[in-house]
Amino acid sequence: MTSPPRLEVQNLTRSFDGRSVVEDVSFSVSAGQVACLLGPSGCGKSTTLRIIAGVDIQDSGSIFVDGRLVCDTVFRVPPERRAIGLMFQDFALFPHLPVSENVAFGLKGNFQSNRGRVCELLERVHMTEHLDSYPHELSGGEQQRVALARALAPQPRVLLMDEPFSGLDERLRDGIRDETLSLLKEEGTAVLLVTHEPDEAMRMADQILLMREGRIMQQGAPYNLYNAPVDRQAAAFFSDINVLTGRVKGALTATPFGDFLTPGVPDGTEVEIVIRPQHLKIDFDRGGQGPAPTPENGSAALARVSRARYLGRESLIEFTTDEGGIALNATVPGVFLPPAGTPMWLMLRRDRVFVFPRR
Ligand SMILES: Nc1ncnc2c1ncn2[C@@H]1O[C@H](COP(=O)(O)OP(=O)(O)OP(=O)(O)O)[C@@H](O)[C@H]1O
Repeated sequence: MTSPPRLEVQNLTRSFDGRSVVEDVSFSVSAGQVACLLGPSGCGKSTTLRIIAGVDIQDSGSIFVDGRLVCDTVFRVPPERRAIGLMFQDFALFPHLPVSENVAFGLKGNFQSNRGRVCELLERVHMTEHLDSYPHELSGGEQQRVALARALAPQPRVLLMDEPFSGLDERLRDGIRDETLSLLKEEGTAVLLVTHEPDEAMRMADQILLMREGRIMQQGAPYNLYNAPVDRQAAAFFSDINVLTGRVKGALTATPFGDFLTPGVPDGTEVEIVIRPQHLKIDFDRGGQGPAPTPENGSAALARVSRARYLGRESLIEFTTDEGGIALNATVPGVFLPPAGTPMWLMLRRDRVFVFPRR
């Protein structure tokens, strides 16, 4: 028999003053899995988290931990008995307690009886030498580690993390994210992490829950969200995008880059053809002659450089096509800074193009 998910959320809804903030949200998180609730500010991520934690109450819907109901509209297990741990962006360490007692805080029994678990966790977050320090004596990164150890100490079945890295210096963040992820995986906790940063979700998540205006628009592995977005906005959430528009005729949409297949879309429908800047192919102009069309890249269109900028790891080149005056951005690794006005041929990698009916 397969075991139930560690956390299961079914059809959660919540309104404030008649305004729907969480709408029919359902998902599950398994043991050892990190799920990231990702979305723009105000889309309802923290409200969802607070309901699961038990500090806010849903209007409808149910929450299960290990297959056991912890909360619906008539039944409610109090927050402290849900086996759910919490970690917030301000870390909320107790300023009057040393590191060791902060970590021991949520454990049953006295400090001596918990010493083993506290020391083990502090060793794993590389904070053993700060056992007797107070929070104000620690850096932001060190406080984050203590907060993580404290949240994991009681071995919660589920750990909820609300923007846990946002208070940290950007240079430290990647390292701390990676360390945190390793520890979470070792502990095997089911983690629900709230973030508005797509890079963070891509880096941390086994499963991304992309939220917009209270709803989960798409859920799946980071690869799927990046490479098979459900709509233009989902595509745009993960990177800059280029958008071409066209109208369907006979299941095809004609563009300066050749025809795009739009099967099942009725004639006359306006569609958006979306491609990320790194998926344009650029070729030099050889006396007005462009590369031959290929099945992989379609037809080439002649364009002029409007502007080129060096961004560090890559260069961003802005183009305008001769036919149709379409503005397109391309990125290429390293330094590539053609002067404004340079004619070049552009192609769109067909396997990286998304076509959506325009809304
Ligand atoms: N107690 C409350 N009373 C009234 N409105 C609320 C309350 N809590 C949240 N809201 C509103 O609900 C919406 C969603 O808030 P929520 O904090 O869940 O968003 P979020 O996606 O976590 O955003 P952020 O990333 O900025 O924290 C917001 O418009 C917010 O103002």
